[in-house]
Amino acid sequence: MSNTIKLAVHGAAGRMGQRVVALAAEDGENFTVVGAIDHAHHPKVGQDAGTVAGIAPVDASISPDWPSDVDIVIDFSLPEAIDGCVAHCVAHASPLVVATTGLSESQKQSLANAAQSIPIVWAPSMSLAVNLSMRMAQQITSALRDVAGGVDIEILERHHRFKADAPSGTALKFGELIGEAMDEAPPVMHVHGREGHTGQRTRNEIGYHAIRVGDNPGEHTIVFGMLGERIELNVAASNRDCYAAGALAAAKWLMRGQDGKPMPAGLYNMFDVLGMADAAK
Ligand SMILES: NC(=O)C1=CN([C@@H]2O[C@H](COP(=O)(O)OP(=O)(O)OC[C@H]3O[C@@H](n4cnc5c(N)ncnc54)[C@H](OP(=O)(O)O)[C@@H]3O)[C@@H](O)[C@H]2O)C=CC1
Ligand SMILES: O=C(O)C1=N[C@H](C(=O)O)C[C@H](O)C1
Repeated sequence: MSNTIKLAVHGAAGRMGQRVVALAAEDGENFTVVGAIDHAHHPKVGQDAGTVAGIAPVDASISPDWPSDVDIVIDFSLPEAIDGCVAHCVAHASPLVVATTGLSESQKQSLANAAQSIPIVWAPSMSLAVNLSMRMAQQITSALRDVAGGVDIEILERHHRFKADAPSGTALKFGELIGEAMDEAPPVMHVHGREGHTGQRTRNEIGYHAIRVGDNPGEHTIVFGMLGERIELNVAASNRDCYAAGALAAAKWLMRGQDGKPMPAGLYNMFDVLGMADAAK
């Protein structure tokens, strides 16, 4: 316990919060779960977070109250819950990992403001495979920029039926990065689904399609369609542990950096955590 990172999980009773609690407890060398925050009316309030996550008790109950002695916070909650979490972290100088998607523009600005005083990792996907695929998508886009006949890029995302936001934060990030690599004039248009008499597809659009099916923990397919052939870049989670493990890696990185020293205040992403910030685009 003495050398472990004291972790509070925000949204601890949710699908992702439970997996973060479970993986943190398994990795007892690095983490101790000291806080498991959820809203006051959650039916699991008062129950041990480990029990809720399907593992042995971790000696931290699901609670709306923040414990006093916390090293770092990992958030997997909802956009409506994030403001309170960020305010708490700023007030208590706690480093923060934000994984919640569907944030408004003003919430993104609040994160940037908060990052002036605390270190924050914020990313729509904590998965190694997804972040690597984002870099690959940028490279493919650049390589095909001048292909004869042009290339049409569409982003398909599939998630479980319970997901509250669409398209996924990850799909939007893929689109943002691909848009930068397209470097189009006129500027890239982001087209969400198609219906009716849409007319021919233009060269400077990126299409997004959100599929909601069963218990899919997250899958993204980037289609690069040319005249005569196509590339499909597919990245799919088998379960939620890729995201939970990524969030814990981000927390460890904020606390210990590359050289054992805590990271200074700033807004970081998973490319920073994974050492891919300068990867060729
Ligand atoms: N960046 C990444 O790698 C990933 C990001 N995500 C994102 O993480 C978020 C959570 O996903 P998921 O775990 O599936 O969702 P869940 O709905 O299962 O979990 C969210 C939890 O937060 C709780 N909550 C609601 N309001 C508050 C509040 N005011 N304070 C504290 N907790 C609150 C919810 O309670 P209740 O159920 O009662 O609403 C629930 O327990 C989503 O935005 C999702 O898109 C998901 C996976 C990976
Ligand atoms: O809600 C989810 O489940 C997921 N949300 C994230 C997103 O919106 O990109 C990441 C992952 O795909 C799972």
